[in-house]
Amino acid sequence: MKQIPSIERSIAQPHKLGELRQAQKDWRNDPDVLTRLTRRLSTTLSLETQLGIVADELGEIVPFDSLNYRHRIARQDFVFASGLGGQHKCEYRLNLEGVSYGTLTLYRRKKFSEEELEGIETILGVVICPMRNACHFLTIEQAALTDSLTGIPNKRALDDNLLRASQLSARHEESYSLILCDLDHFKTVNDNHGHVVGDHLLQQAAEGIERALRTSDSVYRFGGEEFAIVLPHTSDQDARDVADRIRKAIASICVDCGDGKLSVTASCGVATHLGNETPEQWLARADDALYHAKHAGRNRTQVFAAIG
Ligand SMILES: Nc1nc2c(ncn2[C@@H]2O[C@H](COP(=O)(O)OP(=O)(O)OP(=O)(O)O)[C@@H](O)[C@H]2O)c(=O)[nH]1
Repeated sequence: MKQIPSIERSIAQPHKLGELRQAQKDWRNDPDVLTRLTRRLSTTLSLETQLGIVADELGEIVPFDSLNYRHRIARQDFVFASGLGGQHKCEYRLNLEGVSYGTLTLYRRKKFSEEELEGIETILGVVICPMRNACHFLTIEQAALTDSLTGIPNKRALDDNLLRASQLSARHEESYSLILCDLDHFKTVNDNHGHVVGDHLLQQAAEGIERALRTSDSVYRFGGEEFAIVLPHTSDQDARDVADRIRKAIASICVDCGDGKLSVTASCGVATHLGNETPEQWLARADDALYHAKHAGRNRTQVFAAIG
């Protein structure tokens, strides 16, 4: 005969259920400050929102003029600031199990008392765990938008920015230009010198492009040996100049690969956003311009408007 396993149900503990009901009532009705704070923090994984909540709850207990938080997350500086001024400060390095989760500083015109400092430390002791989770979430979010080889934003990040740039360009009737930049004959680099040298060259190219841009411009790794650059407030002729500057920067890279020096050239396609064009249509025109640059012999820039 087949043995059917049975599940034994443990007997309900009436007094425990009563305690749970009471705890729920207390939790809902009149939570103490620490319960309310942890509850509010647990509703979000956004570090910015969490810091807003901390500023809000902390300010109720220990008034301050301004709060600053700074942390380096995934190669980027995360900065949060609330309020203004105050010459007295108290600064806390937030550490949990030997890992740093940033520095929080409070400023005030009036000196903080010992009792107030104790209160701030109690609050920070409670917020550190939710903040650690938010820091980890931000790290993961940024990793999903970053190319692991070059450290620059990836195709997913480009998709987000192209959509935003298309909308802004349409709304403000401003020129937004897109450059697609593709290294020439890159397969030969890999074939002749190996993937390690190829990877190094891609890293150098990403750095070279970044150096050739203004801070308002942004560069993305679009595919294998292809980069995309979004240029706000830039006409097609100005974008052509930027593309030529990028090509120059790439051509000046010189990699020592033991058996000689190696350098590469690049081809660029430029397209300036048109009226109600979708990001896909915009990208397709830049790709078309790049195709023409390759077809015309490589190591050159082609602007879409000039194709005819
Ligand atoms: N080392 C390295 N190579 C890559 C990476 N991604 C793509 N590639 C290589 O890039 C090369 C691209 O080759 P193709 O598409 O034929 O283009 P190409 O040789 O550059 O020729 P043109 O673009 O026509 O000038 C392939 O050999 C890919 O393997 C990468 O992350 N690292």
